[in-house]
Amino acid sequence: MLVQWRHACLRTLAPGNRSCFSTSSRWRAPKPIVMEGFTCDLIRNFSIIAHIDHGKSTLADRLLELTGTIQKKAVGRNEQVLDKLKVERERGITVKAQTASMFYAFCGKQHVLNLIDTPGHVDFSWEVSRSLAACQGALLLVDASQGVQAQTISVFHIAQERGLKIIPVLNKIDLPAAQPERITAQMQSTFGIDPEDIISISAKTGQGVSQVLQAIMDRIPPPRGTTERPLKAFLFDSLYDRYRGVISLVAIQDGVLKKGDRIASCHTRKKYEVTEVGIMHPEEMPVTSLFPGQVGYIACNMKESSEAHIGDTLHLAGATVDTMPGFQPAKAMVYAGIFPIDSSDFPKLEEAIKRLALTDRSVTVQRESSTALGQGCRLGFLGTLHMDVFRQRLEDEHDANIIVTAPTVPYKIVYKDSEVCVSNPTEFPDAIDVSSKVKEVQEPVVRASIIVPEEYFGEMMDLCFTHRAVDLEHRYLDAGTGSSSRIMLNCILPLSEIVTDFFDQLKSRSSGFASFDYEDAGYKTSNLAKIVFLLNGKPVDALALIIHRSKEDEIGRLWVKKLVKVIPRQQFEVPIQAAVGKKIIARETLKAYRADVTAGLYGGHVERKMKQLEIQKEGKKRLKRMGNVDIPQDAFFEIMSSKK
Ligand SMILES: Nc1nc2c(ncn2[C@@H]2O[C@H](COP(=O)(O)OP(=O)(O)OP(=O)(O)O)[C@@H](O)[C@H]2O)c(=O)[nH]1
Repeated sequence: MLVQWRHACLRTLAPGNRSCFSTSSRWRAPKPIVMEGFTCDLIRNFSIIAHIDHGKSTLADRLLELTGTIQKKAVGRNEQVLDKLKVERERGITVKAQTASMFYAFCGKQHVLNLIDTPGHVDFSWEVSRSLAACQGALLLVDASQGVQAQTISVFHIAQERGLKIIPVLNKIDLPAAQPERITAQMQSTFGIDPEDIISISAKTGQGVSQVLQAIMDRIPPPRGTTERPLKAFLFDSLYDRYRGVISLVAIQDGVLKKGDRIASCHTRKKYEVTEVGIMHPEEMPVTSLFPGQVGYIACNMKESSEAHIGDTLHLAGATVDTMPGFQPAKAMVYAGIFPIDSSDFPKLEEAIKRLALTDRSVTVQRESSTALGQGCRLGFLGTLHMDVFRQRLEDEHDANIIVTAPTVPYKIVYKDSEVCVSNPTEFPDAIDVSSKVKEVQEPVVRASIIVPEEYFGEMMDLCFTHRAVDLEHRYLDAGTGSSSRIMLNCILPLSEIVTDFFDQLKSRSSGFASFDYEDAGYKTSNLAKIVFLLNGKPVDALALIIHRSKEDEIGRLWVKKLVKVIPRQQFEVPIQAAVGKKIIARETLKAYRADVTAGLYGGHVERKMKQLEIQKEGKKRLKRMGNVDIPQDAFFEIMSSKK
């Protein structure tokens, strides 16, 4: 904390705010910034939206530098200031939206610009939509060499639906492969954007970025709000601090919010005392109060992150205000069990999962126990990248040694007069027939869009068909612009098909040129079955899978092959089988290892030799009888982590 403040204090502050360092350079607590003078007309709240890797975080850095919020980086340093997590820096992706307030002198007046950097990957679109709720404008960034991609389209629509002023920006014009005219035409034909409105920049070199600042000031409307009305603050994100509890990010609609205020939540009706108010500059920086149109953070002794309900309206305790429209809660698309490699580590693991879930509000957590893997948790994620990022964060930030089970999507089992949602294969009926009283089984489907150069169209169609796509349609994106065209392919895909290898195949079969986006499209009746894997005749619960019946043989064979490779040989032969209901659909045999129990016995001691063999046989029998196949926990780790 101290380091952060020190760091923040070195930066240019608002007028009237003195540095917190005296000439003797002894550190003093920073003097809170006074935000009172920043009336709505001096504020701009905006976000940067784009397809993954089109340069959002890089542009955010340039804007922070240009406004003097951070020092200019040494050439060649590529680390992005707002990508704070280790996983973000290693993978070069943004997974968590970040807020940064900048002070900027424009037309002789000091302004405050609140920037919200959003993630680009489809798994994190929930972060994007809630970030946009605190903005009046958005910079729509398009890579000048890659052009409009699948997420460019989805984020454009989210921003448009929210009525935001969109500033189109063509980035990476420094690249030799940049085709500014062609991509401009694409933006015009796809979004109806006037080419005159597009600003061409290189976020990397800084070329054109000052025009972006100018456009933010000129084109984005200031927020509207007044101090005349009672306090109304919109809660759009939350963080967790182990000392101060939940930190909520808020956009002030009306009224004033200051330290010591008693506030209440419209959602939970709970009351709190505000212990700290500040802005992200981009680190936390205390302020005296927050005024209408401003964006900042508050600490108010919230202990549980569930108390900070995203989309909530906060108001002064005792006052009545209208609730602002909130958000749809994040919907888990993919579930997986997480177990410790060493079962005695479960309490530590559970604690780590809970802590991490406090900083990632879109994860759902439930306890789960498995006969094979012991005690663990079943977690719900927004997609497989989200799941992988969470796993990496558990390992990086909490030193966890874990096994993650195969991902599964939430299926619906429809009975005569009820419906059950199943997110764990063990809960899926063994057989779907009259005896099980199941009327039908439904699986979640998504509306998918793929954008790909024309020459890969055939490959993409094939990919979609092999993944059970229906309702395929396509259209040309750059019709009439000459050169090679790009096609947008839309279809309905079962969600379970895209949580396996779909994305890898999409990339490899299009040489990396295809981009992909999807949105929830409800449920569809499907012909599904549960595959159970039996070791020595005993089912192993952690390995159960739900699959489409057209794939049961293929998957059954694939997994038994995988299992026979990783399970260590036992003293006896172990049949490894895949079964659907009572039917065995695949089998491999794990050969016994023959321990030479008679080694060291020399000729003549036949009786002793026979006795040893008898004992060994008895041992084999006992193990067999108990169905006790020894599988070390790390064999599960190998099974789960091997893709094929
Ligand atoms: N040549 C060139 N490279 C750029 C430019 N802007 C960004 N890049 C590079 O493009 C890559 C992706 O940039 P980011 O800023 O991380 O992209 P992003 O949109 O924030 O990515 P996500 O947060 O993962 O969606 C990085 O390697 C940047 O250095 C540019 O103007 N020119």
